[in-house]
Amino acid sequence: MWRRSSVVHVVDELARAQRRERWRVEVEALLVGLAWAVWSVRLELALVLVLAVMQRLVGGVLGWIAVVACVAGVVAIPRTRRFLGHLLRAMHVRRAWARATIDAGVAAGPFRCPGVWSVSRVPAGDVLDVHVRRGQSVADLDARSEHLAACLRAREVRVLRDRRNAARASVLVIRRDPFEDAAPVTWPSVTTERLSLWEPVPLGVDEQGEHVAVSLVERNVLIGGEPGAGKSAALSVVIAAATLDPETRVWLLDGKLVELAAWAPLARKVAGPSGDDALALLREVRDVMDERYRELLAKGQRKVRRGDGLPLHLVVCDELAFYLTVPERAVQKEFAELLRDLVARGRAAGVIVCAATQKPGADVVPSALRDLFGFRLAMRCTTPQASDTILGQGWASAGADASDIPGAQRGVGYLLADGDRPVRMRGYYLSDEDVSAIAERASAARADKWLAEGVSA
Ligand SMILES: Nc1ncnc2c1ncn2[C@@H]1O[C@H](COP(=O)(O)OP(=O)(O)OP(=O)(O)O)[C@@H](O)[C@H]1O
Repeated sequence: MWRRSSVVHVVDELARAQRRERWRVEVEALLVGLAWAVWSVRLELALVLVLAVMQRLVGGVLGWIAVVACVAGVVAIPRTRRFLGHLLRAMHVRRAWARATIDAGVAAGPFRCPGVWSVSRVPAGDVLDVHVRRGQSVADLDARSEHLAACLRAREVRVLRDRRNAARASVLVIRRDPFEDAAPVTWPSVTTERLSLWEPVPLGVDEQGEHVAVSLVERNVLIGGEPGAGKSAALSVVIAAATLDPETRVWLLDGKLVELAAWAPLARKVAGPSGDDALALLREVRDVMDERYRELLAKGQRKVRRGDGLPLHLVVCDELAFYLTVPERAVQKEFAELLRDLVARGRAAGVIVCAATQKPGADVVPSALRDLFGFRLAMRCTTPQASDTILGQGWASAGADASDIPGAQRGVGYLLADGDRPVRMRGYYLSDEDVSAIAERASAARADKWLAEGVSA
């Protein structure tokens, strides 16, 4: 039988042990916090230390003069000022990131935050090269991106996993919309004499200020968006690249008659707002494609290759909806079949289809047809469903929603290339004068080529 005094003694001992443990945990947390605070200002401390050592070495008033001269020198020289400014800003972003990952529940505490290996400034905000720690995943980061954005006081945080390393991600902290009130960006090849459609075609700039270029060979492009979103302007850039390649044959279907009129003299054939003309054009391209397959068979090739003398064919359709909603059902049906055939079979034969629609609905672009387009550009749409009709089911809810694009931002859209995450970009713009100048140069290049072939024949 235990006496009362011994029970009280055991209880006191237990309470003391608990207090000691609590103390230990609190002191440990305090020390870790202090170490972390010092570590997070290591650059600033190092700079102060260097200046302090300099003052001590030189000594006295002269030492202080040396410190002031050193600081003034760094500030006065633009290169060093920029360099130091970048380092200090990067440290500030790192600190904010570390705090945000703890507060958002991604990291369990200091020294457990996903590491930031580099910080670069881009027009939209900052890009962080992040490496997650053991036990963490990039998917966790992505799942907490809303919380991270709130902690960082940013508009949005986008996490893009490195394809080759599951522990690494590129994190875009969006602080401003780089396309807001931005002037049109001229196509970089506007003054180029000649291009090759085998090379990637620059389409626009993304939020990080990087050029977005697409390699059109063996790809098809689908563009959707509400009227005035910038579809014809985007098509113009693609046509400009094709016409500047004298080897490429261009076929135009212009449901609005005037949109592509400037390019008409360079086209192999043009169909205006007439279902029958459109069918005749598509039938001709299909015959070219079938003939091309026979040529490839004879050569023992499975697809066209650069340098084998087989020209590429670019078929551009501005306003799919026009041809797919003509009153004659038979024309609608045949148009849909021919287009589907070209999109499905044309790639290996060097036939590239580039189609735009202002009515991104399942009746115009059924998902079976949409999925055949390697590149899909959703410009401003009226609903998230319309955006998904172009990009694919689920992208709007995953953040790539073209109905979020402000109405004033013409030429902005989400580009989905080869199944990656859609990239928000702004298309290059060609003014009417640019289009006329390019068309003139392209005509001259084609005439030169034609003459050269005539002379050598
Ligand atoms: N990339 C761009 N940069 C700047 N402005 C642009 C851009 N694209 C389009 N715009 C502006 O938006 C206007 C409408 O563009 P565009 O005609 O290409 O739209 P659309 O989607 O083809 O319209 P619709 O379906 O009615 O033909 C252009 O006249 C131009 O002023």
